[in-house]
Amino acid sequence: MPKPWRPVLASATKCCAAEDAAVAPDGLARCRPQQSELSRRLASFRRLSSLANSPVSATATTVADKDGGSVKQAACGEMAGPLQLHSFGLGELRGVTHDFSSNFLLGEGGFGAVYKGFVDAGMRPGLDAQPVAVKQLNAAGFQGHREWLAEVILLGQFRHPHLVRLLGYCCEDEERLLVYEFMPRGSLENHLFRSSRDLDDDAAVGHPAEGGHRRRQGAGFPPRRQHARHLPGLQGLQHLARLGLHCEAVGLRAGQDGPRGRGHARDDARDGHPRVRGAGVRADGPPEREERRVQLRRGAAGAPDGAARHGARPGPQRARGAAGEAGGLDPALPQRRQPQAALHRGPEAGGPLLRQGRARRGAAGGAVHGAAAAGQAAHGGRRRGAREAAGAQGHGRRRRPLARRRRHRDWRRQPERQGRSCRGQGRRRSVAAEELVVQAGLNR
Ligand SMILES: Nc1ncnc2c1ncn2[C@@H]1O[C@H](COP(=O)(O)OP(=O)(O)OP(=O)(O)O)[C@@H](O)[C@H]1O
Repeated sequence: MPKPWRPVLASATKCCAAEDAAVAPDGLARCRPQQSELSRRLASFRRLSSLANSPVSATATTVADKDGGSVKQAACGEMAGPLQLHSFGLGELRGVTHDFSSNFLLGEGGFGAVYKGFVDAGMRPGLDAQPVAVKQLNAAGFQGHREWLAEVILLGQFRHPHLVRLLGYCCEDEERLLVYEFMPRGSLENHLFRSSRDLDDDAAVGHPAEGGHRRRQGAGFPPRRQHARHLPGLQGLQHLARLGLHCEAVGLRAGQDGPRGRGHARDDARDGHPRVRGAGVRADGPPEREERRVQLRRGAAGAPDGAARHGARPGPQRARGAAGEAGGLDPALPQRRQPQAALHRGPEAGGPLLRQGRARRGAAGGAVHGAAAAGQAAHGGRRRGAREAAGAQGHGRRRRPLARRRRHRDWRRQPERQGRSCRGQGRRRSVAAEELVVQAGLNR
C-alpha cells in the first residue's frame, strides 16, 4: 500500500529558518538560504538525483526531503514514473548553451538567467533533438533550492499543451538548473506588454553564426493584435492592452516627448489600432481649435458622426466622390468640413464650392475654384498650387473664411492676449491622455 501523498507546497512554504530570511529593498521579506542551509539541502537532493540517475525503475519511490517529509518521486533515468525528467550534468548544459554564452541569453527572472541551447538526438534516450531553455539559479538571488525543487516536482508531473514542459534538471554541487522546452515566441508577459519588434528579437537569440543574435530587450509598447491570435483566451487582455496603447499613443502625440515619438504612434496605428489624430494642440491656440480637433478624433474613432472604421480618414477620393456624385456633402466627412464647405456653394454646380483642405483638390462637377485648380494642375503641390492661385487673385496668401478670421481677431484682442503673438510659440500642451481618450470616445 503506497503512502499517501504529502502536499508538496505545504512544506515548500516554510522554506528557510527565520535567521535566513532577508529583507529585500522593496520591503518584502524573502528567504535566502545560507551556505549551511544549501549544504543540508544538497545532501537531501543528492538522494533524489542519485535515484534519478539510477537504472530504470518503474516503481514509484518515496524520497525524503530535508524536513523529513516525503515527496513521491519515481526513478526517472529513463522517463519512467510520475516525474518524467532527465537529469543533466553541468558539463552537458555548458556544452548545450555554449558555456552559458551571453549570445544565448534569453532573459532573466527572479530565479536567474535563462539561456537558449540545443540538445542533440543522442543525448538521452527518449529526448528528441530540440532547442531548450536552460534556467540557471542565481545563487545571490532570493530563490533557492526549495523553489527549484518545487518547480522540478510540480512541472515534472504535468503535461499540458498550455504549460511549458520541463524536460530535465541539473543539480551539481551548488548549481541548480532547469531545462525547459524552448518557447520560440517568448513569454506571455512579453506578448501582453512588449512590442512585436522585441518579440522578434527574442526569437533571434542565438549565435551570430547561426543567423541569430541578441539585439535588445526591455520594456516596450503593448503588443500588436496578430501576436496574440494564437494564444487562446487572450482577447480580453489584448483589448485592455490596446486601450493602454491608445493612452500612450495619445500622450505621445499630445506631448511629442515620448521615447519613440510621433512616428511610433503612427506605426502602431497602421496595425489596426484606433488612431488618434491631431492631439498636438498648441497651448496658445484659440480654444475652438482644440474642440475641433477633438471632434475630428471622435469621427476617426468610429463615432456616429465619423468615419466607419478606426483610423479611417476621409481622403480626397471620398470627398471627391461625394461632392461630384451627389452634389452634396459626404456624411462621412468630419463635422469640421461641412460648415466651411456649405459657405461656398458653387452656383453652376449646385454643389459645394470646396475651397479648403483636401476635399477642394480636384472635386468633380466644376465645383472647384478655377484658379486654384489651374494652379494645382500646373504645379502639382496642393499647398503651393493654392498659394499661387491666391496670389493670382491678388491675395498675398490664402485667406481664411471671413467668419473664421473674425473669430480669430476677437480672440487675439482679448486683454490677456495683449502683447503676445499668436504665432510661433509652438509649445505644445500635454493634454492628459485619459481625458483625450474619453473625449474621443475610445474608452468603450
Ligand atoms: N521555455 C522558455 N522558452 C523561451 N524563453 C524562455 C523560456 N523560459 C524563460 N524564457 C525567457 O527567460 C525570461 C525569464 O524567464 P522567467 O520569467 O520564467 O524567469 P523566472 O526566473 O522563472 O522568473 P520569476 O521567477 O521572476 O517568475 C523570460 O522573459 C523569457 O524571455
